[in-house]
Amino acid sequence: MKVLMKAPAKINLTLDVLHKRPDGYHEVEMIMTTIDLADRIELTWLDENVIRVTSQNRFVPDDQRNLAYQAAILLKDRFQVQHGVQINIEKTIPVAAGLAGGSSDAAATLRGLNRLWKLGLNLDELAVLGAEIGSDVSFCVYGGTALAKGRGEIIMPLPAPPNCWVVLAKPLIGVSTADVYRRLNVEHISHPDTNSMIEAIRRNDFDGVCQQVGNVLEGVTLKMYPEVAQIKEQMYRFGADAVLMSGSGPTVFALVQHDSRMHRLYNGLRGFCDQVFAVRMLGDRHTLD
Ligand SMILES: C[C@@](CO)(OP(=O)(O)O)[C@H](O)COP(=O)(O)OP(=O)(O)OC[C@H]1O[C@@H](n2ccc(N)nc2=O)[C@H](O)[C@@H]1O
Ligand SMILES: Nc1ncnc2c1ncn2[C@@H]1O[C@H](COP(=O)(O)OP(=O)(O)O)[C@@H](O)[C@H]1O
Repeated sequence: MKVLMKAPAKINLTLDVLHKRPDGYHEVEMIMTTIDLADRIELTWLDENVIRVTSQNRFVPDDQRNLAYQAAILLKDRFQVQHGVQINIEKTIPVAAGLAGGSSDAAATLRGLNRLWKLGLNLDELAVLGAEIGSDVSFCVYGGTALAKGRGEIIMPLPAPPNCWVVLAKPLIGVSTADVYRRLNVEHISHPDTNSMIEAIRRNDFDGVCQQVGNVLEGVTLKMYPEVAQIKEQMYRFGADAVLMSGSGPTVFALVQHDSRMHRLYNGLRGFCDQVFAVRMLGDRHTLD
């Protein structure tokens, strides 16, 4: 028996940090949306009581460090599942890029094993379990567009953002999320206006969305990797309507409405950037699976 799942990447349209918490995490407010750039997860039933992970991508761990493995072992232990699974990850989302690839693989594994192992859990229950794996996993369980609070695990659904292209460019570096949060000075933050972004999304106002994008982690990563700032400049030069780093980076995305501009950006960036994609947002949460 096999289950095939799509594990889409996310971008952060806003990312605000309110304060550092006693548990070491940061209290965040962020608006996230899934995009049509996805890994494929194939889950194959094994009678043997074992979890196996395979992937052709050399940056993806094939043991208990893999977030998809962690999702499987969590369900197996919690619900005393006596059989196993082979998890194959066909990786498209760049690794350690600020696009939540690993978190989305874990979320797709939770949703897929719920079916394969017939556990009968609903999405809310899977999202609560997901938070035990990582801060972004709960959002990825639902997909779509949402405001995330707490350390990222409190999810409030939002409607689809205005239709546009998302052009993504990732330089040839990987960024440690923990490192970026550690270097953030919470006393000196210029906060994005999360409520205005929510209003713009609700009005389906593309210009409003473009005006309100903001990410407080951007300054930290830009200081560590000046090439990220160069990509931002190039994107503006090629006619982007808005440009922002996603998550802790280093991926930068541009929002653009017109097809011709999208082609200009895509072709222009491919010349000097490791990985470039032009995709659509997936919209609201009803688009998953
Ligand atoms: C920055 C964001 C924005 O969406 O995404 P990415 O850049 O990773 O995609 C997230 O907050 C990342 O979420 P995720 O990657 O799941 O984080 P976790 O595995 O839970 O935590 C990794 C480390 O980041 C720090 N961390 C994470 C979340 C948070 N709210 N505060 C933190 O300080 C902690 O040091 C933690 O040990
Ligand atoms: N399924 C997975 N896919 C990618 N990376 C994974 C996965 N499982 C664990 N990892 C580890 O998680 C780290 C962060 O990866 P990823 O989720 O791609 O980035 P980000 O947190 O920036 O969105 C990587 O360094 C990688 O070693």
